[in-house]
Amino acid sequence: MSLLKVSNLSISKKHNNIVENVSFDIQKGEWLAIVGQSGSGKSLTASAICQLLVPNLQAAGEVLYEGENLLNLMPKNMRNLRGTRISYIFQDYQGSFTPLLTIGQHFEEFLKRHLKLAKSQRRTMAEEALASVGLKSEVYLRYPFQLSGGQLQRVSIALALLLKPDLLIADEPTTALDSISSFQILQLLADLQQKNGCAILFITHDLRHVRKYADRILVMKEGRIIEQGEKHQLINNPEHSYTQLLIKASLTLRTSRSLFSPEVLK
Ligand SMILES: Nc1ncnc2c1ncn2[C@@H]1O[C@H](COP(=O)(O)OP(=O)(O)OP(=O)(O)O)[C@@H](O)[C@H]1O
Repeated sequence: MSLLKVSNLSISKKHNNIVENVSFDIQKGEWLAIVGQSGSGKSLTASAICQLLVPNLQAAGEVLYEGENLLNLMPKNMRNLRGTRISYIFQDYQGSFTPLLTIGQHFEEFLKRHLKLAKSQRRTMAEEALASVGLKSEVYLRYPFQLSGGQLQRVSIALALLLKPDLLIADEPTTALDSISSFQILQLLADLQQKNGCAILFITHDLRHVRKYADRILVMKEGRIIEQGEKHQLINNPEHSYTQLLIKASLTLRTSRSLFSPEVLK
C-alpha cells in the first residue's frame, strides 16, 4: 500500500488551473523526485500536500494519507501532522528560522509543541539530533546568523527529522548552497533516510542529483505530469520529447568526470 496517494490534484487561482490533475503515489521509504523547469508547478504540488498554499490558491482532488484526505483535514489536525508525520525542508532555509531565537530555542519550541518531556530530555534530544547531522553541540547556543548556509540547512534537516516522520518533502533544499555543500547535504539526507526509513519527495530542477539518489522520477511541465517512472527506465528510455530535452540538458552540464562517473551515478 502507498504511503501517500495523490489523485487528480488541481491547484487553481480564481478558477484558472495552475496545476492540473496531478496523480502519483509515494511508497514507504522511497525517494521520489519531481523534476521540471522553473514554473512547472513542482513547489505548488508539494505545498498543497500539507495545506501550505497561500490563501489565493485553492487545491482540489485527493491527497490520501492513512485513509484521510489531507486537503480536508482541520487546521489543528494538520498542524499536528506537519512536522511529526510529514516534514518539509525548503530552499529558503533562512526563512524557516526566527532570527532572534537561538538554534536551541527553535528545538525547544518544536519539542514543547509536540511532546511532553522534561527540559533536560529536550536538550539531550536536540543535541543528539544536531550530532546526527554532523553539528557540534555548541551550535545549540548559536543564533541562525552565526551559522553558514550549509550548517543552517543541516539544522533544518535535524528539526524536520526529529520526530521520525514517514515522509520528508524537500523542496529544492540545495539550490542556495554551493555544489560541495549541496552534495554533502544530499548525501546526509540519503544516509539519514537509510537509518530512519522515511520516504523523500524531492523537488528539483537539477537532474544530476536525481540520477544519484532517486528511485523514481516524475516529470512536470506546465502544471501537468507528462511522464513518470523508475529512474533508470526513465533516464535511459524517456518517452516524452520534453523529458529527452531535460536529460540532454543535464548531460551537457557535465563538467567533471568524477561528479558523473558511473560509481557516483549508480
Ligand atoms: N500565489 C500564487 N499566485 C499565482 N500564481 C502563482 C502563485 N504561486 C506560484 N504561482 C505560479 O504557479 C506556477 C507554478 O509555480 P511553482 O512555484 O509551483 O513552480 P516550480 O516548478 O516549483 O518552479 P521553481 O523551480 O522555479 O521553484 C508558476 O507559474 C508560478 O508563477
